[in-house]
Amino acid sequence: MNKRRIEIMDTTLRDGEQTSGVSFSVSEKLTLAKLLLEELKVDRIEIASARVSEGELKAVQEITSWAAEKEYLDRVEILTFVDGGVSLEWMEKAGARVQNLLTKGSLNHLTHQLKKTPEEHFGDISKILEQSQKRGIKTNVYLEDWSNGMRNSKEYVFQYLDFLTQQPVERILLPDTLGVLTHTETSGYISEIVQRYPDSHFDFHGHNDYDLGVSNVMEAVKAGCHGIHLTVNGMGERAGNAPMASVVAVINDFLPEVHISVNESSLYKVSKLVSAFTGFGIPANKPIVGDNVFTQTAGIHADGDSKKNLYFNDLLPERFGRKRKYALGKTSGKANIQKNLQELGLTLNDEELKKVTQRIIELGDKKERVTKDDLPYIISDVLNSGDYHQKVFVKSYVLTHSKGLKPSTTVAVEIDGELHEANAQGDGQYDAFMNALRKIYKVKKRDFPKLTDYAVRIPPGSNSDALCETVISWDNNGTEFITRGLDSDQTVSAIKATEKMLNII
Ligand SMILES: CC(C)C(=O)C(=O)O
Repeated sequence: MNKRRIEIMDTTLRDGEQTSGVSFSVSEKLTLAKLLLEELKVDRIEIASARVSEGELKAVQEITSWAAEKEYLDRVEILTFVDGGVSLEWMEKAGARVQNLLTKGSLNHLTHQLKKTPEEHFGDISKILEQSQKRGIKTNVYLEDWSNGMRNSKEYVFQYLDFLTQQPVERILLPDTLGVLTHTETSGYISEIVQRYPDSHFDFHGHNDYDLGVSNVMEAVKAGCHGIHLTVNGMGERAGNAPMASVVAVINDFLPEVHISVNESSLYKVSKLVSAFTGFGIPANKPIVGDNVFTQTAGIHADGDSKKNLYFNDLLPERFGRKRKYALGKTSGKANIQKNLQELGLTLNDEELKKVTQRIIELGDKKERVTKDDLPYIISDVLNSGDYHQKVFVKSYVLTHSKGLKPSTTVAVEIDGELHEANAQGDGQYDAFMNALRKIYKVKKRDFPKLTDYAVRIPPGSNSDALCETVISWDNNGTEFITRGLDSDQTVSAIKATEKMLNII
């Protein structure tokens, strides 16, 4: 089949940065620009608004000088304004070559915000387009509030499009600025426009205020638009933009006539990195990239998966560089436990499995979270069988914290029966503890995993307000795992989680 190609424009670095409380540093913007274009393989990126700040100028300069070397400059876009050419000067200073010019797509915005007539607005735009051409800057044009324009001032929108489609413009960008469209409206408006102007290129830019971002993008694509705007993790103003990962999966699975260049297997990695840079957490149930979305919790699902993959759908985790997991908790049952035991290479007889299941149910009732890596401890505790031999013990430690001096630690650790001691300083008590451990592992020439995430919480409703849970994510030469520690002291709970890690590697 000859597939229709749709351009993907990622605007995480511009509209995504308009998420309240989010700001990327220069080096974060450069890292993400490289990842988006070269690894995720989106077609274009919108990286900044003109005139925002000195920091923004620096970020754009770094990205454009890298993009120039790679011959990607035509794929790097800047939001500019109808401001008599000030944005254009900024763009030139920043080394950028493609502007996305923000103009008015509804009579309401034009009349009440710019207080201009359509003719005056078109006149201002013509002047900008003329200047852009002289400076060698390519132009795409946004029709801000276009969706409300189509609802309430269609005549204006078509008057504007009649003018714009005759101008030196590469693409016309149609935003549902306030995220108000339904999928039927999106479909109707886009098909009307692409039929009326068959020689022009139209992008759809969807927002998610009614949680319809993904379905509206899908309808826009079906109706014939040529490009779509997305952000990683659906970041953006208010409820955000249409999220990259979900839209890519929807297009690949439900629109076989469409081709996009995005590399599915990088979606999760990029999502994690954006979350780390922004501190904007990914909801655990967010499709494709959320922590829980490939985890089966109900025992009946794990049982069905073992029989004939009965609970699989086309969203196989491996497509996105992820793995299916089987949760352990009060609803998980024996089948889930068996799946986790298999992964750990452990076997239990029926009686043992029953006892371990019972303990996991009890822990679930107390709202305690149990992970695969907790299983050996639970087994050893419940069965007291000696099957599980703890090989590393944190025997003793001194943690100091004093005003004006760096925190320091002395640690004694027993590894395979041998006692090792080290001391170290750090930025905090736990950091000092980890530095001391690293010294021991270096002397022993043993691998020491990288800590990739550290989260502390008070387990809710556990009747243990004094308890603190630390959940640490580790990466051991590409193998990722999580350990937990529970204690009334936060540092001690982290040390307990770390001792578990030492027994897993
Ligand atoms: C700034 C504009 C282009 C925008 O993001 C929107 O209208 O949604």
